[in-house]
Amino acid sequence: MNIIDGKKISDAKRAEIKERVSKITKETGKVPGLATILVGENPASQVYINSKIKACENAGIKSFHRTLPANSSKEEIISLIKNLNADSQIDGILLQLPLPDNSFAQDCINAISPLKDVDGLHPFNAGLLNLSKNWQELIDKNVLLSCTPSGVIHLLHASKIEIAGKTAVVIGRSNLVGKPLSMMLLANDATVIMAHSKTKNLKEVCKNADIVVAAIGKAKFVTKEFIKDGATVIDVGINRVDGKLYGDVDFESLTNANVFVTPVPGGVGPMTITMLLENTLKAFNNRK
Ligand SMILES: NC(=O)C1=CN([C@@H]2O[C@H](COP(=O)(O)OP(=O)(O)OC[C@H]3O[C@@H](n4cnc5c(N)ncnc54)[C@H](OP(=O)(O)O)[C@@H]3O)[C@@H](O)[C@H]2O)C=CC1
Ligand SMILES: Nc1nc(=O)c2c([nH]1)NC[C@@H]1CN(c3ccc(C(=O)N[C@@H](CCC(=O)O)C(=O)O)cc3)C=[N+]21
Repeated sequence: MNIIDGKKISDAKRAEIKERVSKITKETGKVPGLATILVGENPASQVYINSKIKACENAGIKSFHRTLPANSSKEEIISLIKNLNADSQIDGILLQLPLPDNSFAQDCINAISPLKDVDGLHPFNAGLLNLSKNWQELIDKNVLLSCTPSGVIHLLHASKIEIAGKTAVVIGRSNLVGKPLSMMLLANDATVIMAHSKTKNLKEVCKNADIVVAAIGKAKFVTKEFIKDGATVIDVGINRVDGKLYGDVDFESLTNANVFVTPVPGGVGPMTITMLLENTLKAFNNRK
């Protein structure tokens, strides 16, 4: 097993971002700003938000944290978002998901200015991803891309894993991870299969793939039997069982296999936060 060290790759990227922020601040006197919104008191969300705020501070990005009570209405959340849209100090807005009432999450996201949508979840940015012809175009146009999927692409590029012409199976089709990641792999010229809970013969489907991404939310779901010799396995899953963190991949089962694999923790998670910093810089530059 070859481990893809997400922490190391992420640290290198954060150092580069920090340099760019410092240069911007020196040249313009301005500091890129990220607003985070937490509705309610979900303990996992609080942990993620704190990591994001800390990463911002380390990179020289100013963070503005806003909290709302768990019973906030859609209108109250949107009203806060509109204030942040109008605040010139704020380049990016991140609404932590899931909301206590997640049924109006997309309506709230739609209220975020597409120029400040550092999660890449606004229909405008999701649309630009869908309309893209290739990856380079997305980079050249500074499109705000969903952080976890773009973090996965960064891990593959940094590890020199070939994507073009390869078969990639993405398990999971959420708007946050599976769907945008499938589009990004497609933009990188992979042959993409989007798998989900209704997929038949999932094991066999995965067994043919050069790249398997697990974004399901079920601890140790993907075992050695899903993976062909020489394949790359990307584990997006974050599952807390009895206080311990597990991915969607049964990491131990792959110990003696000829594969590349991302660990949990220390794989995709740190990259997600790094891409949020990257998007905040992109948003700053796009708004100039
Ligand atoms: N590392 C990171 O930075 C991040 C990690 N995560 C983690 O990634 C995981 C996925 O997150 P997210 O996409 O938001 O989750 P969702 O719950 O929104 O989506 C899960 C997807 O998995 C599919 N699925 C569920 N059960 C099966 C099954 N038995 N076989 C095949 N497919 C199945 C579902 O299919 P269907 O659509 O048919 O219901 C759905 O598309 C979670 O563990 C989450 O915590 C999420 C975001 C960031
Ligand atoms: N609007 C929105 N955007 C998100 O990007 C978003 C979200 N909502 N809701 C929840 C998911 C989850 N998520 C993670 C971020 C970092 C780690 C991370 O840093 N994980 C560490 C471990 C952290 C720990 O120990 O708990 C690691 O994998 O090494 C994990 C998961 C972002 N999400």
